[in-house]
Amino acid sequence: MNKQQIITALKAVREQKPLVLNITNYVVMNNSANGLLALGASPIMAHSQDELEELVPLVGAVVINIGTLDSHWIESMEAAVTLANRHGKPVVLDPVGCGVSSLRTHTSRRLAALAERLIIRGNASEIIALAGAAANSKGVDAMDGSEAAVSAGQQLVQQYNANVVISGEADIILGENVDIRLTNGHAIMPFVTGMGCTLSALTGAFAAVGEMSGAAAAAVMGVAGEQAASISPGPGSLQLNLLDTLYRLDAETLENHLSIEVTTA
Ligand SMILES: Nc1ncnc2c1ncn2[C@@H]1O[C@H](COP(=O)(O)OP(=O)(O)O)[C@@H](O)[C@H]1O
Ligand SMILES: Cc1ncsc1CCOP(=O)(O)O
Ligand SMILES: [Mg+2]
Repeated sequence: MNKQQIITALKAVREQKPLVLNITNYVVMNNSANGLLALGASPIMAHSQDELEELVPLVGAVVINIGTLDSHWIESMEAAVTLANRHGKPVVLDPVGCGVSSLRTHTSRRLAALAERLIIRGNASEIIALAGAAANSKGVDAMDGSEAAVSAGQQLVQQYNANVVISGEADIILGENVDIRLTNGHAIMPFVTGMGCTLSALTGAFAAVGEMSGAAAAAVMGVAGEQAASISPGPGSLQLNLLDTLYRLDAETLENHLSIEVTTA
């Protein structure tokens, strides 16, 4: 995936406006839905098992975010992934807080094992914990740097036949034959809740148009986040400005600002 392919993928999202089903957490439902709309996609947030059988065939991708798990929701998440598999839909898994409780760790692993077309997007500590190594998380926040999660990420690529996006100061995208490093974004982004969850939701929009590496969403979020940060004195305005910069992001801005390094194996 290079700069031009990322620009083409963004154009495809805006043209196709894919419907993205999100089973996500109470904290970020609004951020994620607005992020998808600003990008040019259509969000639907739903978690009742009673409608998943009708919804999954209609959507381009399913995003599963375990941020505010409980047993009732786990059943819906498993049902959604099973339906996604049946209908050939991609799944994005955001293992929020993986490693912090056994509920989160075991559920993330079960969902990852179940999904057939999978992208895992987590911060470094979540990726390390998902792979079974010792992580330094603080609740849902990472205390590890992205590079420290690379070998865990590579393990997950093999174990779950998935692409893995490790977000943070650098976003590292790992796949079977690809290793991409993106260094956009801004250090103020972690001061707004739901930035990572929004990235996972956007990853669903790109997956729906066939971009299964995870790189395009990270690129768009990184450049839009950087642009938003440059006009935001603090987290409150950043949250709002991000929606505007996502909405206004164009090919020229990506061309001029995206910092991407691709290594193919
Ligand atoms: N120190 C940083 N510098 C630049 N961008 C960052 C930094 N930390 C996070 N980001 C960006 O914020 C977004 C969310 O990533 P992250 O904070 O790792 O996720 P999460 O909210 O799940 O912990 C990503 O686009 C990432 O690139
Ligand atoms: C604070 C919090 N608690 C449970 S889910 C959640 C939101 C996490 O969002 P993100 O990982 O995108 O910052
Ligand atoms: Mg997160």
